[in-house]
Amino acid sequence: MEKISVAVRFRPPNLVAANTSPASSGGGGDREWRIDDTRVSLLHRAAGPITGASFAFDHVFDGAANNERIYGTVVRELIGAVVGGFNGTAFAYGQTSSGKTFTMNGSDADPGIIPRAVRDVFDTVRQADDREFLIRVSYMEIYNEEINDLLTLEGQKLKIHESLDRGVYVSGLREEIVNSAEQVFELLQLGEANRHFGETNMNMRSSRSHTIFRMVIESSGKDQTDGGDAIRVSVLNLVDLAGSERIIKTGAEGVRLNEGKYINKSLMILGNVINKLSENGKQRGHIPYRDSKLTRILQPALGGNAKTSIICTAAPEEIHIEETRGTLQFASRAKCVSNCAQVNEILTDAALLKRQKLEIEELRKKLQGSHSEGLEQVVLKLRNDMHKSELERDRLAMELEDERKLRMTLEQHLTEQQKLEAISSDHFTDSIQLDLLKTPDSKSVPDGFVACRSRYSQDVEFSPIPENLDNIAEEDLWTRLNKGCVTDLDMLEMTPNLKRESSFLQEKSSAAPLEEPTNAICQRLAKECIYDQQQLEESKARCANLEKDCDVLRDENLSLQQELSESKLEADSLVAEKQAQLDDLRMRCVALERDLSSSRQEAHRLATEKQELAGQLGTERQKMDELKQDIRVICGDLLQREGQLTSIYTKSKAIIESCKASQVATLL
Ligand SMILES: Nc1ncnc2c1ncn2[C@@H]1O[C@H](COP(=O)(O)OP(=O)(O)OP(=O)(O)O)[C@@H](O)[C@H]1O
Repeated sequence: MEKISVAVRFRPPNLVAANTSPASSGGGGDREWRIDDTRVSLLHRAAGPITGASFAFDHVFDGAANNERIYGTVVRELIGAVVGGFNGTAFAYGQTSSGKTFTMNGSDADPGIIPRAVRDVFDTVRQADDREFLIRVSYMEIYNEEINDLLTLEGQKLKIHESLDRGVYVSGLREEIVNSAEQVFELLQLGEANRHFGETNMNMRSSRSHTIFRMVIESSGKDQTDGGDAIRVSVLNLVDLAGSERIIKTGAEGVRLNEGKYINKSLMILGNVINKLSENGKQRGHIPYRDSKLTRILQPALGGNAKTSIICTAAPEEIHIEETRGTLQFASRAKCVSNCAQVNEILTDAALLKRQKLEIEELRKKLQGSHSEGLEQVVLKLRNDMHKSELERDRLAMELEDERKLRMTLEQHLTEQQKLEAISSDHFTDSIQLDLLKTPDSKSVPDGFVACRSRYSQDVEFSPIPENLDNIAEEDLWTRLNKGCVTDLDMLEMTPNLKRESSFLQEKSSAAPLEEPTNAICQRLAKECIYDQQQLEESKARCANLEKDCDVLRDENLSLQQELSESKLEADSLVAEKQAQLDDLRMRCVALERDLSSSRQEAHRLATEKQELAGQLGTERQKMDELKQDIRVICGDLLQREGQLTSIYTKSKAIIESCKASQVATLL
């Protein structure tokens, strides 16, 4: 998308006042326009800038700017693009007598946009020596909402049509093929003579119609081998609009008044189209191109496939401030309009075939290369993620299982302790009863000890576990011990260090529980019981957390699996789609190749036929030459015979004459 380029040009002041009636003269008022490079603002001479009357554009020119500068800044680039295959339009818009025709046509001393553009087109074409060009021109006007051909007097009231391949076009419009700028200038002169001008109070030579000068530029590459057999067709429109006018100022009546009404109406529709196009896309709605012939013909230039430059002309005099403000508002809205220009190419069969082959190649590469690799990578990554989460799930499940076991052990332990508490509260003093305090393991082995108690006991002598056990036993075993499992000491005795410690501890602890008073045992057991309960709660909480983690992981796993199958489906459908495209292109390619080979065969057959005919022609020519020779010989014979006959006739005549004479003599 590309914004329309908008420039504003102020003509020098008081030009018209000097030429025409006093109605249009400015006079020294108290307001004036201040012109900078890209901004124009209305000032109160005494009070400074007037709010809401400042406008910014791509370019702003004051009365000192000549046509050369306007063309160089606003249009030259556009011409380059048009020769390169883009559509282009430049038009002048503004109130009557503000300098539109002067800007587009110019004068002998300072030619305007049209003659400069024509020269530039031919210069640029000459420089592009790798292409061949065909240029056609036409010149039309829209007068009182009717289209006239300015290059011929017959082409009046032409109609607008629309077709798929030509778009919007004026049927019956004369198009001249041209080879030089001079040829175009002659046609322009003819067109100017046919154009409608009229005198008003504002302008001695006021355009009473909108004129559209059009150049159609076709080009093709000279080197046809490198896919260059595409033909570019671009259209350049150079438009000089009629100016909006206030009847009170122009003093128009009769024919002029009628013309003025048509001019104002079509300019209003142009304004509506620009307004609509300048609105935000969603609110825009219907664009009323069809409301006037001007907007219909200029449709591609207004929000369509063209590069467009608008030169808004304005009068600097204070008397025209309202009209100038209107022009600047139109220009501001036009600045918001975007076009979408692209090179216009028509493909020949061979170019189409070549392009399609390239497209097939690209598609094939995409399929085999980056795209499928990318998809495979995504699938691989998803698989990896899934595998990781499965491992994590297994690990958590194992942890959960451990926790469950631990909880069960703790619960069992707690039950035992509660039982012990109950017994101690009944003040068991009997040493046999006291045996109940021991674990089944310790019971089976008299004077054995309960390793699990050691961690909770304040008394280090009760601990059967050495502090540096982690370097002689497994981590898992250490954990189990510390969490209060009843330890099988035979296991600990598997390592030499431990063996030594355990024998030491055995000595110590074998007597200790028996020496402890029952109350102390009860207190200690109560404490242990509380601690165990806490442990149990913590373990439950951990268990719940692990279960939650497990659920989350399961969900994650599920969603990953879903994602995986979705992306597989997507990849499959993409591959199928690309395959279908590829098949389609292949079929088209085959059909085109078939067409090409049959046209080649046809061309070959025609060439052979031509050769045969040429042979026959040669034989016929030879026969003809021989016949001519015969005729020449016969003619010579005939001439000879004619001479002989003539001499015989003369001789006979002489003989007859002499006979007649001798007869006469005889008779006498
Ligand atoms: N920049 C300029 N420099 C010198 N003369 C100018 C300039 N602009 C306009 N003029 C002169 O002002 C007069 C009116 O200009 P022109 O005919 O171009 O106006 P217009 O906008 O085409 O008017 P209309 O809409 O009535 O056809 C002409 O005599 C023209 O030569």
